[in-house]
Amino acid sequence: MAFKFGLVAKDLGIDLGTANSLVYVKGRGVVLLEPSVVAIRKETGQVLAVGNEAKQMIGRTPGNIVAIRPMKDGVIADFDITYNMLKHFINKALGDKTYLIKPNVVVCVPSGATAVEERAIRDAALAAGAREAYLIEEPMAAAIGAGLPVEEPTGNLIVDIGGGTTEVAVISFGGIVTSQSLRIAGDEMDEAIINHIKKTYNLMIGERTAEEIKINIGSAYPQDTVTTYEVKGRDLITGLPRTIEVSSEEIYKALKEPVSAIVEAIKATLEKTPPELAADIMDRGIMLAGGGSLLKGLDKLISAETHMPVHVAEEPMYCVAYGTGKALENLNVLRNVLKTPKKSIKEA
Ligand SMILES: Nc1ncnc2c1ncn2[C@@H]1O[C@H](COP(=O)(O)OP(=O)(O)OP(=O)(O)O)[C@@H](O)[C@H]1O
Repeated sequence: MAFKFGLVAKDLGIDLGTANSLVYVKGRGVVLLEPSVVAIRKETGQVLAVGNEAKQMIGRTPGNIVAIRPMKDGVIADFDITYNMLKHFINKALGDKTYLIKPNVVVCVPSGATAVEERAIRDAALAAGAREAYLIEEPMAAAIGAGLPVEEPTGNLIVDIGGGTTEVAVISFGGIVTSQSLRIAGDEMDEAIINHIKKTYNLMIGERTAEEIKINIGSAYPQDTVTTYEVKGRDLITGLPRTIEVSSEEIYKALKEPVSAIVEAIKATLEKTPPELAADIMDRGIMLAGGGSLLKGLDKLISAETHMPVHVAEEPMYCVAYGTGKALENLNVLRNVLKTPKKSIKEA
């Protein structure tokens, strides 16, 4: 018989992302990486699937079932669905047991989140079973996860490019000195590809296809060799399925707008950086994290535009989760990098 009860639950670090959620279990590392998607029955609101299973349903569901991404632009767009998703991930990470002592949870929030958005995330974590929910700003978690010495009095520039948000932050001495949170990241790149294909070929493609094109042949810097990719979609005039071939060159051009917005945000942050810290960054370079930093040639472009060395973190999609994990493992040491938990909506 399965052992259904436990005494003390292991503490958790959660990267609740727009595109993906990751859960870090204290002492074990990242145990879960699943898309932040929930499938629900429209009429009743009943949750049918969460994560991988729900992502398979995007664009393929009958009218009465909708696949929702409850985190939009990095913040909670739908509280109840986010709560359900968090609960599912927490239970899955802890092995579906009931615990007498619940886990402490560190959840990341975008640096641009409002107090209301922060409370919503904290409340969702508490409602989903956390004993205490600590918040950590996403760029701080990404910097810790990428191995930057955030506690030292030296300038570090981290750029975390996720699905919904790009976070650019200068960190020194355990605090964020200046930062910018841009609601342009991987999703906007996918959208730019959808629009390009619609305009050029009168062909409608879905989000998943656009993401596949981006990952396979997308780039932020002109590539030496041109590659092509076969794309299936729906012809907007005949309404029938049609296959076309797109080239890496045209996708590079289609991605220029969102990519430029990210580069401009980095430049604007550098302009606001105090000179001593800017000099440190000049020496150490800019660190890129988040799945969006895997776009081919992005590091090269940022380096060319800022005249600074640029490094991509080792496992960019895991950085925030590793950072929340390290904060958990060293709660006492890293307490000053955590945000003071604000009162929940119910307590306020
Ligand atoms: N090889 C790749 N090339 C380009 N983009 C990629 C690649 N791999 C993943 N991505 C993109 O990275 C994004 C997801 O990154 P990540 O998981 O870090 O985001 P998130 O944490 O869920 O989002 P956010 O930080 O906005 O909440 C998606 O837009 C995905 O398409």
